[in-house]
Amino acid sequence: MISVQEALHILQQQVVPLRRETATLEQAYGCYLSEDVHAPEPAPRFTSSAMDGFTVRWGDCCAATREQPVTLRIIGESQAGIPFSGLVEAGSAVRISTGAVVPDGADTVIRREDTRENGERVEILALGTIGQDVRRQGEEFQAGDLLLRRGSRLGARELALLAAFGICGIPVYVHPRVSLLITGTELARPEDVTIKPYQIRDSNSIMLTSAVKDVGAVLRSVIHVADNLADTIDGINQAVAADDAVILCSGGVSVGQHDHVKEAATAAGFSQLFWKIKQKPGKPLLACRRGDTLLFGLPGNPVSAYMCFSNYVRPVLAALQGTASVARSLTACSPQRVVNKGKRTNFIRVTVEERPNELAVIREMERQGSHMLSSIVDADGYIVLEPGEVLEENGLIEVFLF
Ligand SMILES: Nc1nc2c(c(=O)[nH]1)N[C@H]1C(S)=C(S)[C@@H](COP(=O)(O)OP(=O)(O)OC[C@H]3O[C@@H](n4cnc5c(N)ncnc54)[C@H](O)[C@@H]3O)O[C@H]1N2
Ligand code: MOO
Repeated sequence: MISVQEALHILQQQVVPLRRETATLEQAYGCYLSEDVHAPEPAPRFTSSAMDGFTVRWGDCCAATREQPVTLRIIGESQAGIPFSGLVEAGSAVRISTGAVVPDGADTVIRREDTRENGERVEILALGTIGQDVRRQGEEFQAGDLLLRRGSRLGARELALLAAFGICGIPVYVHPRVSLLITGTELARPEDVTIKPYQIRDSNSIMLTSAVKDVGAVLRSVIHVADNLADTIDGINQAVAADDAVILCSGGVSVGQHDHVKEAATAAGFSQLFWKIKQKPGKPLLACRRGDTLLFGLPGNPVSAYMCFSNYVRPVLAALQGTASVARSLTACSPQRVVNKGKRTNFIRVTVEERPNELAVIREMERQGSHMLSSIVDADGYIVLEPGEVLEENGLIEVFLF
């Protein structure tokens, strides 16, 4: 049995070439950038007004007050999408709307509220500084400036920035493809109303399907097999043939006579990276590699499967998309003393109460059984305690959030 650190180290050493592609704006949602992206043009694209009102030459009306307004001649309009083509000469003003081009000659915008219109003339009632309410070309970005770094996750805000620059062919890492192999003769589908008293419902399929999607990977197929060596080998071979980046097996990875995943992986040409980690839950986790495909044998117990996914598979799926991690951790305080009395590193599920301007508070879940889904559903994350380690009352510890 190896330690948690050794297992993580072995996985970090797995250099698998990252696949890249060019995505459209719609396809790129949730992807990670595979290159830095620079501004192809300045932003704003042109000098425009930030307000509805009039654009003027500051020198004409800098002395204007409500008591002694300055009157200017209205010579036209600059509308968003319909610019004014003339020149703003001394003594004149152009009506302007928010986002419209500031015409040549003008340098300042006066809000409509600070003017009084009178036919073809406008009285300027107040004026602040030169250049007020003008959005200058290139004030946010110059052509060539860095917009987004490689590894940035593309969500609503980032995609808006790319769209604003007309960047529609986006260099991204390909979402890794994953297939699931669910083993277990005792399993019934959740919707099966004829479930026998000695069967259990397959909850790992939907749990792992959803967890894979959460990380931004693509689930390609789910295969169900009974605890049978030939079918397990066949299931693994099907996933290999489809060139999936990761194969996740559920169950059949311990030492029972009906546990076939380890032998099946070897028969399908995989080499073992490790099997069995000194941890609770998830002791019998198996990791193998064949070419650029990684195979994980997750323990069948639902909590063990989920904890192994969170701690080992999720970082791998993140790394395959060019990002370090997709999980969040924080430092929290425990009002209770927590002890690991066992002989294995313990992933203790906890609730986390986050408080404004104070440290978060954790509480150990009472139920920690690896068959008890409530231990992950009602918890917010987990802490890691080594054998014999004590977290003292009011002690601080890092919590890994689900
Ligand atoms: N003699 C030993 N027995 C066991 C050991 C050991 O060291 N020596 N390790 C135990 C530990 S720890 C774990 S964890 C389990 C892992 O066993 P397997 O990976 O072989 O999983 P199964 O035996 O197939 O199933 C275990 C458990 O989980 C239920 N299960 C399986 N698949 C699903 C599913 N898709 N959805 C919901 N529940 C599932 C299954 O019915 C069993 O109850 O081994 C211990 N044994
Ligand atoms: O390690 Mo197993 O995951 O305790 O139940």
